[in-house]
Amino acid sequence: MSGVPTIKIQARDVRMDFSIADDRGRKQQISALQDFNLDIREGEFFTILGPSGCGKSTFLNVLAGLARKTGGSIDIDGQAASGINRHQGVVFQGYALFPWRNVLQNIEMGLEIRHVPRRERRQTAEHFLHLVGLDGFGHRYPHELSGGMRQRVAIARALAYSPSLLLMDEPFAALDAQTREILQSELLRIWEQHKTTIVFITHSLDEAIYLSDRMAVMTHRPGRIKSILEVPLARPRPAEIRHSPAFVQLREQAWDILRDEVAFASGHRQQPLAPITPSAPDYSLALRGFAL
Ligand SMILES: Nc1ncnc2c1ncn2[C@@H]1O[C@H](COP(=O)(O)OP(=O)(O)OP(=O)(O)O)[C@@H](O)[C@H]1O
Repeated sequence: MSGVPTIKIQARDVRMDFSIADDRGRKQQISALQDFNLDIREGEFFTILGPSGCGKSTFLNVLAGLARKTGGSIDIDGQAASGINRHQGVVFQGYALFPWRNVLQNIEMGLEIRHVPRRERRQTAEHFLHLVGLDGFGHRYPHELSGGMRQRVAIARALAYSPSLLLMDEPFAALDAQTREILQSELLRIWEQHKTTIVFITHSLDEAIYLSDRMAVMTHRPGRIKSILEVPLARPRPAEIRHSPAFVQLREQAWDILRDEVAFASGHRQQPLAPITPSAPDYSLALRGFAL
């Protein structure tokens, strides 16, 4: 066979409208996604960037089967996606661990639902506990863990039942910078072993570049794909790659595509935007919450 990549996810003309009530209680339609077209390849690490409120989570929720789209089609592995798919794992920003279950029991959740026998469940959970660097913490409860540890558990839980597709919605957003970098490296290390297809949402250009094979930039709402950038950085990627000229150039390129969308979404369009200067990543005014 030639080197043509297999398409894992194909989204065509996806539309998502929401009905909301305005200040006076009158019904209004808002369009979150329109003309949304995207192909994601089997085994790739694919990141979606876009201004706040442009529809990133909406797309991920539709993909996860957690929300029903208004129009268009989404195929996963060549089949129309409908409802919650047992072959995919989802990791959200807020960890979503069960507080009454210890770490191992949390990781075993998906396997229990699949009726995997107890012994095998425990072995798999311990394997992933080890992979995310939490040996010895299996009998702790979520409230006894730091935010970074809880997020590791959430990742282990999602990976434990070998999803062929992992959907991650800003999974590291709530973490401090160091923990975030460590978990990014660990996620890459695990992904390089398992080669699950990952669709990852982030507000951080650096995170997107460091992790991805390709990254998509969305327009402001109603969101659609504005541009897709290849990230041709060699793997495995050491942490210092973030300072390489190729990395910095990619960041500038992505920011050039993103900045108008962020400015529009933030209502800052008429104001001058801060220039790209990698040594002084202080675009907070124009970015409104965008982390670089
Ligand atoms: N259940 C819902 N009901 C009504 N409106 C919704 C619903 N979910 C999302 N929206 C609206 O759809 C738009 C897209 O929201 P979404 O959460 O997908 O954006 P996002 O790009 O993920 O934003 P952020 O980066 O801030 O997380 C927003 O205007 C949001 O208010």
